[in-house]
Amino acid sequence: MPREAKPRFVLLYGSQKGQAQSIAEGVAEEAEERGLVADLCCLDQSEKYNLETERAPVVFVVSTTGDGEPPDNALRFVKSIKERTLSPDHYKHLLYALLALGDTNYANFCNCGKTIERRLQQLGAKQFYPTGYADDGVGLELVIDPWLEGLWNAIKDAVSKMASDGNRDDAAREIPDPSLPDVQLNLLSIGDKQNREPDSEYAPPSVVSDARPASSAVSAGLTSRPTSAVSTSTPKTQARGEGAAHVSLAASLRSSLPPLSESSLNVPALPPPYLDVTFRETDAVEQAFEPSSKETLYQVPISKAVQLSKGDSVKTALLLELDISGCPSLTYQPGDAFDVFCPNRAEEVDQLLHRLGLQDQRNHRVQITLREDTKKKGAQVPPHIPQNVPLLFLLTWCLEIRSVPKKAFLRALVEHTSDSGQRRRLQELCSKQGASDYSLYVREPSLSVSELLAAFPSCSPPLSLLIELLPKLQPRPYSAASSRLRHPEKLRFVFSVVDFPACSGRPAGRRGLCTGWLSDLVNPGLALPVKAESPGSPAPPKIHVSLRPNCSFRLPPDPSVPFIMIGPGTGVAPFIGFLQQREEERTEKPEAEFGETWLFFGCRYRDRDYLFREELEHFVSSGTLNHLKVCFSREDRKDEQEPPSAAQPRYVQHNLLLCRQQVSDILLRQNGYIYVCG
Ligand SMILES: Cc1cc2nc3c(=O)[nH]c(=O)nc-3n(C[C@H](O)[C@H](O)[C@H](O)COP(=O)(O)O)c2cc1C
Repeated sequence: MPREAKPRFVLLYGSQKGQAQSIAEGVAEEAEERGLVADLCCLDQSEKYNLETERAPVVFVVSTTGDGEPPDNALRFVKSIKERTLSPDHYKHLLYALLALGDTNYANFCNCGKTIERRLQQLGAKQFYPTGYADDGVGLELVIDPWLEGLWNAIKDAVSKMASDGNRDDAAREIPDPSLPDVQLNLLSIGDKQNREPDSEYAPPSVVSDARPASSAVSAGLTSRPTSAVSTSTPKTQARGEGAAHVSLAASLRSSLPPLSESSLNVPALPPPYLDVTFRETDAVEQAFEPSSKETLYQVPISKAVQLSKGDSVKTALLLELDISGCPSLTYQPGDAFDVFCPNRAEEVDQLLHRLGLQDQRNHRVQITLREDTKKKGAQVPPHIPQNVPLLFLLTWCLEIRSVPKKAFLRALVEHTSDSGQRRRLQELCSKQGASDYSLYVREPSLSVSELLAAFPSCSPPLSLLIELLPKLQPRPYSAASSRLRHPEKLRFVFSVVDFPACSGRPAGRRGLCTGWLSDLVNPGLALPVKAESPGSPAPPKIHVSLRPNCSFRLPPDPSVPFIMIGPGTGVAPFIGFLQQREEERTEKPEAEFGETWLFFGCRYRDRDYLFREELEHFVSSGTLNHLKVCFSREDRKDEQEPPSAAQPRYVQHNLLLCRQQVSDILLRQNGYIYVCG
């Protein structure tokens, strides 16, 4: 290697919601400061990298989504390396390191990272640095920070080994290099542990490089590594001190029972604070602030709203129609989705302002800077937080205040809680020992940050902590339920209003953020259809949307190919778009050959939530839909004692079983398509 050439490595990411991407971008940036060159690409940009011939070390940063699946932009890569025809030495020349992001609250922890790693190894690639398995359930940084610390030397080592040593296999076998920092050995144990216990809740990484037994919770907590856990042992008397008011016979969000209430706790490391927030009063005339996005945003009026469900024993399903005539570039296809940008509820923002003691600063501009004394590595102001916007806007449009508090957040709240009983309970909820209480009282009921704060009145976190630890308020995606061929300049979608029932910590039930907001906007059944033009009538409500094209969910390009659609409940939405499109195409080209179409649809009751009944029956009578198989899961059946089966279909799978021969014929013999939504 010429002396002046900077060592180069390839940096590939697969990311669903942007965390893996922004971590990879951070790695690329820091690489430069470390005298390295990173070739950063998304796994989907296969034209930009070539692992078949790559002679530089490769670093992967990949998250997991769905039920253990790769992110959309890693799907093709994962499929390609799973190809059975690849020989066991296909990647013999490759040296790789991998950072897997996941969440132990999901069953298949870091499954995408593990799948990639397994296949790379089966194909002969060698690891040059131990894999990090970062857990979003407790705070990704607990693993990422130490992982990054050791990465740079490992890359430099790998580069020089590859350059100087023709025999890369031997070089790879020598690692991990014992001269590398201690942290790498610790990371090995994190990986090993996670591999063995994918479902385990946060456990402080056991230390293999020192003599302490890994099973000892207390000793593991006393290591000096940045990821170490703090062991807090609260004597019974203290637990029952100021917190006694909360102790009841039943456990709840606010109180626990023995053995948890009496046990020593392993709690995650305190996330280091890294932001300073200041306020600036402003007399300037307020400009209107609007949500922002990397994608093109459209502000569109709601032109129609229809309640599709009837009666109150089912979820309320609504159809909304957007007038997109003012947005010529919003050219969606059936199968595409789009994002709806919704604000946090005004009452909840207000409550939070009061809780933070900031009601008088609601219109002040917020300025955010990095703390000079922060111990957080690579700290940066979160990219989703705009500078210099009014506090009210920040809490309304930028932070997910309904998000389920992560364990790292609970841990941080402990430091801002004055009542010792409440402190203890927060420690329990984020501890390894309190994992099942966390699931029961926080994660499963989807408790929100505001609800948590209401349950712990002595907790007063600073605004900076919320900005550091709460995620970005995400837009909500919905599938288009229309075709532009049928409804030019309109975009329809369907949703059920989500309900979160009352629970410990939530005295009254509440509705989903976006579905509740949309349903309030249209006041279903009353203001429908909304007409802007009629004099005196109020202007129709407008919402912000952006398009989410879904190229892998489109009608077959060859219309003669048969296809099967499976869409229970509101999962039927994209198929209404498919069928509208197909019907228009049949009218346009009556002589063309069109393949058979099947729809497996399911709802609870024929008379209450058989969504799109008339439209579906119309598609059948027009010949657009050849087979409509609907089942009703809550209707009385002939013989209630009999378990549901193909003979007595209750769910879509029972009808699929009944039609198994035709279904397999379409898929296997006729190369048909199958679509599932919902
Ligand atoms: C809808 C959804 C599904 C997820 N499924 C899994 C999963 O099955 N296994 C896992 O370990 N993590 C899962 N996660 C957690 C993510 O992998 C984790 O939050 C990661 O940091 C997200 O990174 P990204 O923004 O780059 O996609 C899921 C997250 C979401 C939002």
